[in-house]
Amino acid sequence: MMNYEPGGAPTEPPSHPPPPAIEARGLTVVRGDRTVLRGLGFTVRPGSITGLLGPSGCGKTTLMRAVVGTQAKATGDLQVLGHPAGHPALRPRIGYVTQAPSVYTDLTVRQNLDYFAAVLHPGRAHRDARNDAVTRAIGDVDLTTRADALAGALSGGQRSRVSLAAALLGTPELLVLDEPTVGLDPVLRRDLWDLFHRLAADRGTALLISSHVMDEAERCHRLLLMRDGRILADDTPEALRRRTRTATVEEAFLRLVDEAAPITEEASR
Ligand SMILES: Nc1ncnc2c1ncn2[C@@H]1O[C@H](COP(=O)(O)OP(=O)(O)OP(=O)(O)O)[C@@H](O)[C@H]1O
Repeated sequence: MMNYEPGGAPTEPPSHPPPPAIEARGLTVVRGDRTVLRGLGFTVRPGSITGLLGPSGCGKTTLMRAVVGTQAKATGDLQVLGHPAGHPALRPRIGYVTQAPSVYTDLTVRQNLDYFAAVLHPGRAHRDARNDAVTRAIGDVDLTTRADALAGALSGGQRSRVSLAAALLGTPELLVLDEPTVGLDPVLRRDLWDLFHRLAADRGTALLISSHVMDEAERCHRLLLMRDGRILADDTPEALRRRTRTATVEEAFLRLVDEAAPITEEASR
């Protein structure tokens, strides 16, 4: 079958369309004596922003850890950029930013990023490319004027942005961000969401972003609403609001929670 551009010449579909950024089928994770993720199935497309929302403890971080390959006791099928999650080939292709910023407080912003860039692309031959990547990443997160400040002298929100810049260094195809906007003021939150949209649109990056902030959900292309280790809904914000006849994603989420059968402590083991 051929694709037709409106008013243009027919174009052949690419012979090898890119695989989904993430494809989960029956993903189950046990932590301690608890089943924390319960047979999840979902797909994340390249160039899209997927919001992962749900109450504290519902399994968002566990799901992200499974995607980046750091979660033990994950069963089912979890493919990432065409490889099983955790495959060594995925390391340079995924950026992961945890809730706790991982930066060296006794180095400047630029020194931190120089260090991470050297780990990613060691050797003198890559020095110019490394410098360019560091300068670009610092600009991406709007820290150019603080590039020579010690990371220990930055605010919490600025330190989180250094972590994000480190994740952007390798131009990852998949960015997994655990609550990246916590502690940021509204202007910075808006600027970061603009950056996320630019990364998706211009670089084709897939982003999986967890958040507690429901108004951020409206900025995502798709939403995974989670509760008690299950996916309550996997849809666009607009479709969710329409389906639940609500005005906001927050109301849609509360309606879906009310409709869902409660999971007893006994059944959760
Ligand atoms: N190291 C651990 N050992 C056993 N259980 C754990 C461990 N870490 C987390 N859990 C449990 O796994 C469940 C999911 O935790 P997870 O951190 O994935 O939730 P979350 O949705 O990311 O929460 P938050 O929004 O508060 O970060 C919780 O019930 C938690 O108690």
